[in-house]
Amino acid sequence: MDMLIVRNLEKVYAGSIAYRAMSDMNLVVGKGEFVGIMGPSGSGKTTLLNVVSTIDTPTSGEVLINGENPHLLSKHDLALFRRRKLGFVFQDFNLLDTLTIGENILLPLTLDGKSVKEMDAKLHPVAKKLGITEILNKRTYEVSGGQRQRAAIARAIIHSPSLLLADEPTGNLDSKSSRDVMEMMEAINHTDQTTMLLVTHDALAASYCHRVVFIKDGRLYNEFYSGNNRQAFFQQIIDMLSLMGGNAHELSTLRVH
Ligand SMILES: Nc1ncnc2c1ncn2[C@@H]1O[C@H](COP(=O)(O)OP(=O)(O)OP(=O)(O)O)[C@@H](O)[C@H]1O
Repeated sequence: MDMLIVRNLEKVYAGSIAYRAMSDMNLVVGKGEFVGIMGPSGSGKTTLLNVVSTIDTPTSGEVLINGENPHLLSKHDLALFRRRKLGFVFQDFNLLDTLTIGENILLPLTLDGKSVKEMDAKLHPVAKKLGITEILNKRTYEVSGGQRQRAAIARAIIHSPSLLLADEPTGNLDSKSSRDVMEMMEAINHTDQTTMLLVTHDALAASYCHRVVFIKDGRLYNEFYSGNNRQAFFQQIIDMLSLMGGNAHELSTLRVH
């Protein structure tokens, strides 16, 4: 079954000079698939993620998530769709400092008016899965970056979303924490069959995906499927990135395996 279908997507940013950031984009992601999106800076990765996640609207083309086009929903229904069907993980964690880690994780359920009993029943298994049971009562500034990102992932999956969208989740982490976070995402994908879309510059992070799609100048450029050797997949990704060209900023984020 297809969880995400992107069909002939085009995005033109209006302005004094209109800019076509994405054209003729087609992508199908199966249920339970874990797909990475890579490409040079400015190639349109965030544009694609923002249109899929309904943060932005397409100029033309359509997005279907579990058979439904969220861009056709009313404002109210779209807010519910985002809250119930999508999970978001960002580079800078986006946790609220005034809440504890546990309260942050429960936020989607709190907003959805779930009972305390139901929330408690969900919090502990998800915290255990991410190895953060001990820090549930701490504040965000009392825990490490890796723990913050694991809390953000817990928050993104607590309502069992149809699609988990992650934008540079390892961008602010050291290599050990990045590895931990990616191993957890891989485990969640495997055990819960959560469909995941990951935008990243980090070849190590991308090597945890089943498939990596490369985009350039707002168009699909190539894609690779992972075999059963992550080291070889990592090398294949590095080779493709150097073939596509990048700047010093991107190369500095390539991690040594
Ligand atoms: N709101 C906007 N208005 C005008 N142009 C934009 C806007 N957002 C992005 N762009 C342009 O669209 C292109 C694609 O941007 P996008 O952020 O999708 O790239 P990216 O691949 O995510 O880049 P990076 O890896 O640097 O984050 C860039 O040339 C960018 O300058």
